[in-house]
Amino acid sequence: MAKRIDVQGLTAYYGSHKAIEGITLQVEPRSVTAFIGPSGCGKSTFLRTLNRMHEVTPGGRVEGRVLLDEEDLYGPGVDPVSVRRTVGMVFQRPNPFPTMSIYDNVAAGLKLNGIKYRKSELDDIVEKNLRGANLWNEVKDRLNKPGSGLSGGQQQRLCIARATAVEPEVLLMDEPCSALDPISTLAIEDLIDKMKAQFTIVIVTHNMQQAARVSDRTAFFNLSAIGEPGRLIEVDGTEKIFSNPSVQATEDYISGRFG
Ligand SMILES: Nc1ncnc2c1ncn2[C@@H]1O[C@H](COP(=O)(O)OP(=O)(O)OP(=O)(O)O)[C@@H](O)[C@H]1O
Repeated sequence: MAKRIDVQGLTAYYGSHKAIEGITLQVEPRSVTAFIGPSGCGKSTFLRTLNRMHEVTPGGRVEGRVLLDEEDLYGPGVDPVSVRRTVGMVFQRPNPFPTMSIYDNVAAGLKLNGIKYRKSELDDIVEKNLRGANLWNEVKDRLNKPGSGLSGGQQQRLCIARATAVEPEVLLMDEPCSALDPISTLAIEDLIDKMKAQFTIVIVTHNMQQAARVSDRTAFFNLSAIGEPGRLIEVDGTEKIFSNPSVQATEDYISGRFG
């Protein structure tokens, strides 16, 4: 079940450095939202606050609230590990477990859950998620070969299958195509379009065309000067942001005048 994200007044720090400030933003279930903005404005930091990955960095802390439907992810007693299972993440560089087989990569998260699956159940889950990641036909005859033997684009789709296998409600993607060639990039974009029927998706991208192609809504972040915290400047329907944004800085950024 995809869930709604409701961020209220979020500020994030690295030690004493305030990286982002006062972000309030909603993301509807079963939609794709793109985060765009110049380097250093805090897109990745903000993304990582949405599944409590930010606090893994020494000195990383937040103020404010992130509600998933009604539940505050930073509420007392909430287990960050279970948050990360509910809100999955795909990183910039494909990072399959290198010594594990393709099959075991997809099943890895399920094994960590501590539930005992029958072999036939695991087989079904692995197949379903590899199909869901548009990878099944390419790997079905070599499921026991290492994941590291796949191309970069295939490895990224394997990581997506691994992330979806634990049935998250939200999928966060941090520049998932930046290490990929154009054909693999299109394959991932097609996949994002298909997956939004099932998940709430947030994607950080430096590629304006990609944001325009894959997202329903786009959020533009900016910072007033180096060292100042990043802020959300505006969020709106992607067509509106790219054709008629409300704020001049958004217009300047998308038309390539800075960043
Ligand atoms: N591990 C860290 N420790 C200290 N400061 C950090 C760390 N990671 C990021 N920052 C700082 O936080 C701010 C936001 O960085 P972040 O990587 O979130 O920006 P970004 O918009 O994703 O940038 P890019 O587009 O270049 O990936 C920057 O000032 C950055 O230097």
